[in-house]
Amino acid sequence: MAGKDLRIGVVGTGAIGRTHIERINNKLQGAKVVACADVNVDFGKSVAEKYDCKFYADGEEMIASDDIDAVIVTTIDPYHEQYVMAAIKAGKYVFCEKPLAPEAEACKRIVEAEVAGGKQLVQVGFMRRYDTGYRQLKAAIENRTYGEPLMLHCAHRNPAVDESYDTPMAVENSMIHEIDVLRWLLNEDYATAEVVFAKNTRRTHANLMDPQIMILTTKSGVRIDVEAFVNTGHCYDIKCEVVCEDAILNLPEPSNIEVCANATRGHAIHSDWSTRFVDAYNTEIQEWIDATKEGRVDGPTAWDGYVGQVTAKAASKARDEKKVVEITFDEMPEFYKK
Ligand SMILES: NC(=O)C1=CN([C@@H]2O[C@H](COP(=O)(O)OP(=O)(O)OC[C@H]3O[C@@H](n4cnc5c(N)ncnc54)[C@H](O)[C@@H]3O)[C@@H](O)[C@H]2O)C=CC1
Ligand SMILES: O=C1[C@H](O)[C@H](O)[C@@H](O)[C@H](O)[C@H]1O
Repeated sequence: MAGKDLRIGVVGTGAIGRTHIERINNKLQGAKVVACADVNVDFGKSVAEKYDCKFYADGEEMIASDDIDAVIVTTIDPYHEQYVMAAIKAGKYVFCEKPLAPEAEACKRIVEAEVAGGKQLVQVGFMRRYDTGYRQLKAAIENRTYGEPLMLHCAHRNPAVDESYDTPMAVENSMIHEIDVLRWLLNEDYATAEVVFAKNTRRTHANLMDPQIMILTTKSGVRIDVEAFVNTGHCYDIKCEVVCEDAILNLPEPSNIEVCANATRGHAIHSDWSTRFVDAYNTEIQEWIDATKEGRVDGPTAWDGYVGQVTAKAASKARDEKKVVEITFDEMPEFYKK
């Protein structure tokens, strides 16, 4: 497959599905989205027409087609398992947006199916690992340049979420990013989880406590707090401060010009994930295309997706039972050991 374009089928032509189709067909190298599928047939057909690809109302039919080499799953969370399993059954590489599945048990079923098939095929869309700022933090921590990491103070802020976004999603859909990237940064697993609430913002709705604070500890004792505030009303703001023995390390802010006008001085900040991490998404998908064409999975695996969701479930249990919860999961299968 090295010289030919990777023929990709995308299931889910919503917000991020369209950004991935756009970047693959108009920016990145070595692949083309040749088909897409969505249960919203009319809208899906309009996306297929815009990007000159074939439309399927049935995503599994598309995945099984001989015209597709690899799959991208960008449906809403509850349907990830269905399409990832279909790709594994078809023996095709599959990039599944985070989370791998909302339930840890579903993630485990995917892991078991992949191991049974004997070949790693699944990558999960934890794109912060591809952000240059997080990669700088990882290098500084890995080298112990500034001593041992002791504490992390993080924030995950959205401008707004819709009524379908409920209290568990703050952990299981949003802070799953921190759960994965901080485990990757520190290169160790978690030991305990806790979730507490702040004073509710007036901007939230009946089914969402907002803000929330998730507190994790790692097996070596690093203590992490992550604020999720998903109705800030204006900004998409991601913070990560690493307190080391000899220095404080901060995730760099994306650079924008400083504007001095109307007796004020300042610079624009992001209001959406698609712009804040655009370079990370491009790097993530390009590296996935390149690795897939060479028959490898280099990025976050189904096992990373499983560990992330077990941790998220423990945090949700801690929130609901108002206590600190121990985090336990199975031993990593040899299949996933690099
Ligand atoms: N990596 C990241 O930073 C981000 C990841 N995501 C993830 O991407 C996924 C999609 O999120 P959005 O694009 O924001 O959602 P969205 O709601 O904009 O799009 C989801 C699409 O899936 C379609 N769909 C729903 N059920 C389906 C089914 N059974 N079969 C086929 N299509 C189906 C819907 O019709 C819709 O077009 C989610 O899992 C989300 O967690 C979303 C935003 C950012
Ligand atoms: O993955 C994403 C986005 O990247 C945002 O950071 C989250 O807040 C959102 O809930 C989720 O879909």
